[in-house]
Amino acid sequence: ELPAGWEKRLSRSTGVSSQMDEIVVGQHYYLNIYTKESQWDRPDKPADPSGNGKADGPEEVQCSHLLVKHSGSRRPSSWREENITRSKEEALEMVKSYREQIASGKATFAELASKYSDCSSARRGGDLGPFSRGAMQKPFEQAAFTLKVGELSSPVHTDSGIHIIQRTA
Ligand SMILES: N=C(N)NCCC[C@H](NC(=O)[C@@H]1CCC/C1=C/[C@H](COP(=O)(O)O)NC=O)C(N)=O
Repeated sequence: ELPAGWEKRLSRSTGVSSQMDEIVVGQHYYLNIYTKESQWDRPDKPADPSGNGKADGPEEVQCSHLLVKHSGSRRPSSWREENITRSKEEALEMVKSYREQIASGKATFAELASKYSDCSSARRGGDLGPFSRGAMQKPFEQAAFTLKVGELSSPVHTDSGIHIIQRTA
């Protein structure tokens, strides 16, 4: 008999959840029915209804980004440039240079994003406002929800192009 608040589940898919490393198909795991957090070990005490909440990181983050598009971008056009033809390699070099200028304090994130970002958020210094999981493309979301407040990401590739992300809240 399981302690109160737990359910025994059979893992059907592979993938990685934030509480468990690689999920192996056909393995039993235990689900906290209140917090939906999962674990491999059989629980020996009733499930904590509050849960630590930190298992999946924050519910919502706020980020600014500097996007450099390239010929392979899903929409190779922006307020800066009608028809963007630069190569992905060239875009990566530019993103690295911007990141270095920001990290070394030669320029602020907002200065460079407002001048060089191929996203309309350039007019707000790159600010995207607060967003929760499910709003942005997965690679961008994964990076954004892993950053600490104030931290600068390494170059992140999405279908939009190549981004530098700064978490602001
Ligand atoms: N919720 C907020 N604030 N806006 C909706 C964002 C929709 C979301 N957008 C993105 O994921 C790209 C990558 C990160 C930021 C972003 C901005 C894109 C980049 O430019 P594009 O490739 O579209 O031309 N411009 C606007 O959407 C998506 N699911 O497509």
